[in-house]
Amino acid sequence: MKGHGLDKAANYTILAVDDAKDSLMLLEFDLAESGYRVITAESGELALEIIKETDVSLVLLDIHMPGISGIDTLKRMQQEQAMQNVPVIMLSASGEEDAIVTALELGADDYITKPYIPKVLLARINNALRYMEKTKLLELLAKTDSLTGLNNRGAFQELSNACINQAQRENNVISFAMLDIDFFKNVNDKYGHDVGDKALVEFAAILKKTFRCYDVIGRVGGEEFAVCMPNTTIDEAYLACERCRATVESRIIQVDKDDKTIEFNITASIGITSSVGKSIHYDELVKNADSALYQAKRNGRNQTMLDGTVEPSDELDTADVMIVESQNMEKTMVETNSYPGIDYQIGVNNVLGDDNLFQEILIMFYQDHGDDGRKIALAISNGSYNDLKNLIHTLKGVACSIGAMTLFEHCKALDIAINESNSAMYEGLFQPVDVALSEVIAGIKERLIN
Ligand SMILES: Nc1nc2c(ncn2[C@@H]2O[C@H](COP(=O)(O)OP(=O)(O)OP(=O)(O)O)[C@@H](O)[C@H]2O)c(=O)[nH]1
Repeated sequence: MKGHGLDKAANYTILAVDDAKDSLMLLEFDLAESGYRVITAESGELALEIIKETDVSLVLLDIHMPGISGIDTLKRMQQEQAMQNVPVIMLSASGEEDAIVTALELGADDYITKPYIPKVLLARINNALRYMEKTKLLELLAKTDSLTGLNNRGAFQELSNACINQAQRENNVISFAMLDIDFFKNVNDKYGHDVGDKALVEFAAILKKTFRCYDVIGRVGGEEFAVCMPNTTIDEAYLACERCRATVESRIIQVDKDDKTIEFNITASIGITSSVGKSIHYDELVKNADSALYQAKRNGRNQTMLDGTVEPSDELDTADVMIVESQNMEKTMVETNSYPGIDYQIGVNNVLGDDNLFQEILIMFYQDHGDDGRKIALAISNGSYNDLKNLIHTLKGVACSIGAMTLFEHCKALDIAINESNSAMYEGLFQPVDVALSEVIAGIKERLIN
């Protein structure tokens, strides 16, 4: 088996299905002699039970059997989650050409005519297993962030969605955290991108150690990570995140470069949200955790903040817990101080409730960013990647700090596309940014400038 990309034969379990006992014994003998673990079944019905209970690596399936035929067994196997990626090789007596074609069209991987030649049978089994290993590896690579080994953005969303659905079905609590390394650009600028990469790897390792094995961890952006924590209350999530943050802060990262050892440390800001027993979507959890994260950044970084829509229990030392004021809190101030596209409460909370200061900031926003729509459009049409990146990144940060959350979300989507160099998306993602920005600018103009 060596040199063929396959593990030891003993690591593979082959299920041989044939109603003829003598054929089955012969198969069992030939396969076991080559080192495979073998399970036999004398009917399709039995085979279908076995695959539900046992990890099978490959199935050898006779076409012509009384009871459920090989073809029907194949169809039913393909509906089983456990059979995804498990190759099925049909065993057929000569003269069953139509059945062979049907089986291949239905997704069987290969067929072998009986009486078979043992050497050929083994070669085809090895081929099918090798192909399966490659497929599994490719699937893993497609879901993994190559730098850190964590789930990439797509896989993280997929796994989180499964947790969210289960939490809803079982009426369980689920918590969700967004984590972002502080001033990471400085690390790259000061020590180089390769050193920055090492810091990302170290950060990912801390995440893997801090959170439980059934928490879902992902790298969802350049220096942005997320953790989905099933069956975890907001208190527990807060404590886990704080543990993680403290570990990050105290870890001295050492990197050997150009004959010397560079030593530095990083910090991270974290936003957490939670949901229990209600219908909630992945996007909503991300949005809530993200706005808590941006508040943590605004508040000075290197801290964990809770989203204002959740409440910690009395047992948690709330003196130490920073909570973003609820976005759902009393709206009286919003009514008297409403600015289109701006959640006044969020914005004013960012300046500790100082209305006058907040209005001054809105005027500055109007002056500094009123023309951003035109500048961004120009940067897109000119392909000025750096200008575009800077404009959107800054606008995203400022939008969050003044409570322009819709504008913030649209900027974030475009920011992600820019970081992924997904230029085909720029135009489409810019449109909602432009609309949201125009609304905010027009509102400020109407209330404070005219
Ligand atoms: N080394 C390295 N850097 C990356 C990677 N992905 C993104 N970055 C860098 O991460 C930095 C993110 O910087 P910003 O988004 O400006 O944020 P920041 O400097 O962390 O500041 P705050 O988030 O506001 O605290 C940029 O310099 C990116 O180039 C990566 O895979 N490797």
